[in-house]
Amino acid sequence: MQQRHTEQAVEQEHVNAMYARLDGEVARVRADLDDAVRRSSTDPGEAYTREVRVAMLSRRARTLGAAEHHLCFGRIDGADGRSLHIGRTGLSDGDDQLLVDWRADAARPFYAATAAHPMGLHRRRHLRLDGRRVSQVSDELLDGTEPGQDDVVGDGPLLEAISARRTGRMRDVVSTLQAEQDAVIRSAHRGVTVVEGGPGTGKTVVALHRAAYVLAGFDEARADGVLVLGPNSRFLDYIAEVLPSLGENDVAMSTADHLVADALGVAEAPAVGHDLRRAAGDVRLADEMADIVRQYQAPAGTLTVLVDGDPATLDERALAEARQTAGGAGLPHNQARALFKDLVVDFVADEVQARARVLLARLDEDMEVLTGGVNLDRAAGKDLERLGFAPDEGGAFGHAAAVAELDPGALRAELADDLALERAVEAAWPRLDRDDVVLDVLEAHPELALDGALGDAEAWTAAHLPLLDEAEHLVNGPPAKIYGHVVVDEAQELTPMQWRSVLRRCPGRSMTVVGDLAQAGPATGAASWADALGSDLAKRADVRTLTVCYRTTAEVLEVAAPLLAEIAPYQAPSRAVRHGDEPRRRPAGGDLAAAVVEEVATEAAHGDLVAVVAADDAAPGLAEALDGAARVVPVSQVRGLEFDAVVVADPEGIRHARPGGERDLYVALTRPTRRLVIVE
Ligand SMILES: Nc1ncnc2c1ncn2[C@@H]1O[C@H](COP(=O)(O)OP(=O)(O)OP(=O)(O)O)[C@@H](O)[C@H]1O
Repeated sequence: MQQRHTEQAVEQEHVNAMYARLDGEVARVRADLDDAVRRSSTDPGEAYTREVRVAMLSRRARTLGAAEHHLCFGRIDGADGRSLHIGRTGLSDGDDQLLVDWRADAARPFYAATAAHPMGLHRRRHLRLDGRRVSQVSDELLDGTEPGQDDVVGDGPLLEAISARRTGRMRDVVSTLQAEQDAVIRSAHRGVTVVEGGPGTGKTVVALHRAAYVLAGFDEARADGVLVLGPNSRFLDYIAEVLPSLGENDVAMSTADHLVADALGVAEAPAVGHDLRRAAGDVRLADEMADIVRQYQAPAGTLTVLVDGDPATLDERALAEARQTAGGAGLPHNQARALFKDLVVDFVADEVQARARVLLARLDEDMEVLTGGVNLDRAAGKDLERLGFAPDEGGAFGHAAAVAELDPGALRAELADDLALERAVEAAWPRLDRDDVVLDVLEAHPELALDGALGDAEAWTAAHLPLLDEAEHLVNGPPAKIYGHVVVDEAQELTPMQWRSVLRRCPGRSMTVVGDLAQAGPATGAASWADALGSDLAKRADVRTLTVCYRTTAEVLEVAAPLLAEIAPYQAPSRAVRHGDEPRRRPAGGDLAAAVVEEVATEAAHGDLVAVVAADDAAPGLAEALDGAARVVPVSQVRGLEFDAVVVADPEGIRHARPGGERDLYVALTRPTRRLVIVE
């Protein structure tokens, strides 16, 4: 005990020095920020520099603000006697490194060292702070040495963290990240990293800490920003505090639906059933849509423009050539149309000039006949030269000079504004609206239309968003807002068409994709990452598997194991690090609601965060019966969430409510951190 207190006092001194430095840093950054904000300039260069400086200082101020809470959480002591403190931000005092940012390379052994691979460490120490006070110190010795006088052997900060009561909001776990998680978080891989693993293995934890790591370490992520995608708003609420607590406030968070709806300005796209989602998520639609758009691009035939009453016609070959040039330039439809129109204008202008040449030659001949063989050009050569016309190679002015008077630039400009020409171009290569393209798709696929959706852009549903996005890309080009790194959580939930929307916004393909195919809902049914991401990307992806379950107890995992064997026989069950109460099963006895109310009352008496998980259509009735005594989560919304105690209402009902119901049930059973009750 005495030893513990001495160590605590030693650490308190270190921590005091860190906070003093932090306070100093906060004051300095604030002053610099005030100063930068005050310094306005009319010079655009200076104004830009100021803006960059303000953004940089604001970011630093936020990082420092977030670091206040639990500033330092660890220390590593090397076998060589040197030690480093690890925390939420780096702090130094002159040459003295008071604190190392958890993301720095030097901090890696804190997470990765094990007794088998101590990475040169003698000791790993965890510190717990209560405000600015060191309230606990616990040590692990890694080099096999016997605990010495200065060692306080740890009492398992990880176990403590994962056994703690849940609040309904996820917290960062930067102080207890485990080696297999840390390896993914700090991976230098710049392409797609896929992280798979069973329920509760920390995929979300890894995804969010990776976002923070990438922001600090990857230039492209800092420049273009990081986007985190989750399956629904409930989930985004649940994880909302993690990145800010790591000092990262600038990460965009969205769902795949909102991402597209916001980008396209589609106000409210109502949710729909999985059937429509799945049908509209079929990747073959992408090719069909490209074909639909191509059919609007100068189909075979000829194109005639009336110029001053005379037709100028692009014959089949000329039209095919224009179509190929415009369509082959890799431009979106509406931009390619502009190129197509330029080509038509060129063609017609050449035609007009050729006609003028013929006309003038004929005029010359007529004049020679009329003037008895006198060539007027030659006769008036001196005058013409004085007027600025140059003679041609033969010394004559002839029609070249006259045709030159038809200024080609002006002629083209005139043709470009010509209504008849515009009409002919519009008929051959009409300007397209993304809605038009989707309406064409729906015409070919009546199963994709909702009642009243056809012809009514107001009636687009969430399922149609990826189609609208695809159409927008085909007709107007790539999205304006892209990201340097995209993190996709519950990635098994995205349909192939949704993946296309996501990839479009991450042209650098720097992504962290986390999910569990065994938990896939009925809208996607992806059986492999190649199904989801496309085989090219999946082939190049760095796939990691997390194996340890930090959420549920071994007893709960055991209840879910037969379902896992049924759904994903190829997947090894995760290993739980904790034991707990045996899950309870009880019959509903004819009144499901009454039985659930009773079980919730029993569970709530433990002071736990309790949730009831039920089939979607049973949830509202149960919520009414419970009258606020516990939250009721429809099973389609429960992916990624967790609660201390979970009452699963009517597992058979969940199993049969929708296709793939056994996966829903598997998700429901793996939500509790402590206790599971099944009301059958
Ligand atoms: N290293 C860790 N230290 C402390 N807690 C952890 C750690 N790893 C995971 N946890 C906790 O375990 C729980 C499950 O983690 P998480 O939600 O990331 O799992 P998941 O794999 O995403 O689960 P699911 O597949 O169900 O979405 C969370 O409460 C998380 O905080």
